[in-house]
Amino acid sequence: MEVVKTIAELKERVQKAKVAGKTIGLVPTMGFLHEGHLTLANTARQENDVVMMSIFVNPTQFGPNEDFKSYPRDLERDCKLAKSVGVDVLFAPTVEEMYPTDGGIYIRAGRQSKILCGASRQGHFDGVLQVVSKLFHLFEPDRAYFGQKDAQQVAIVQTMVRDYNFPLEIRTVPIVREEDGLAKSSRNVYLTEQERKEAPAIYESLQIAKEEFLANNDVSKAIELATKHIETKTSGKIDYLEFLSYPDLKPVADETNHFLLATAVYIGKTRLIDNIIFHTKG
Ligand SMILES: Nc1ncnc2c1ncn2[C@@H]1O[C@H](COP(=O)(O)OP(=O)(O)OP(=O)(O)O)[C@@H](O)[C@H]1O
Ligand SMILES: CC(C)(CO)[C@@H](O)C(=O)[O-]
Ligand code: BAL
Repeated sequence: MEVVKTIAELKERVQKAKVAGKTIGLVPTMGFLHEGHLTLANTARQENDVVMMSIFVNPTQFGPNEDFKSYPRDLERDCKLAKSVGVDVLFAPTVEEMYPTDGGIYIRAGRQSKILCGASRQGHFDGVLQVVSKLFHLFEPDRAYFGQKDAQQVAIVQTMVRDYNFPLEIRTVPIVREEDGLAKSSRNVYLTEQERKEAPAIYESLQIAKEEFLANNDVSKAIELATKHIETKTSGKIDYLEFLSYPDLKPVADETNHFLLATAVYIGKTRLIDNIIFHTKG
């Protein structure tokens, strides 16, 4: 595996792959790799000739009071893990390499970015689209891999790719969980022992809501039961807990048959997200 830190070095690797007629699978990450990321890389490995991963904690998607500075980082460990799953090229740029100037030109995410995580993380998805579009230009991938854990991110990136004709395919991978159901996340390291014990209640609450909804088709009741579960089982604070249509992220209507049930919960100071996506009739 080659580790490159500059755009010039990366472009060389990309050109080499293109000239050889090889397909490129891109796995964008913020590092501190876990099994979720490795599943993305494994899937990319199966579907492409060359697998490239980016590790970049992107400052433009963090709000002023968020955890950009404290976000966990361990490039040495990440390199070993990425190598172990067959990543060919790892791109780990500095902030200055990615954003040498503030050109004053930004991408603005649309309607899908105003709700769920976008409501409490103002400007977050603008920053995500800024870096993702840049990564797409740099890597020229045939396929790019995203986790369904960030379901809203997937929906918004898919909209950008479609509306702005990026010549690549977005591939998604289901949520990888701990044995007790907690979705794997780099931010799980922030949890205290007690908070870690409480955190599986997040996924349990989503399952309760899904079952209630499938049994009685009653969104309010489903949300009520899930909320109660989180409130009794954790000391956490719910940021949102919502049913929407997926991937368009609109309120559930009679004709909706593809659902996103998504939540963000503060367990102590740590904001964790999780979701379930499911189909009904049709
Ligand atoms: N548990 C998981 N299962 C599947 N994909 C995941 C999982 N966790 C993260 N991903 C995906 O990995 C990619 C990189 O995510 P990121 O580096 O932000 O990791 P993370 O663990 O989600 O971190 P965070 O603590 O910011 O939530 C994203 O496409 C994300 O959806
Ligand atoms: C896609 C991404 C790597 C962009 O910084 C990030 O939002 C993430 O890790 O999901
Ligand atoms: N996986 C989403 C990246 C973030 O929380 O900023």
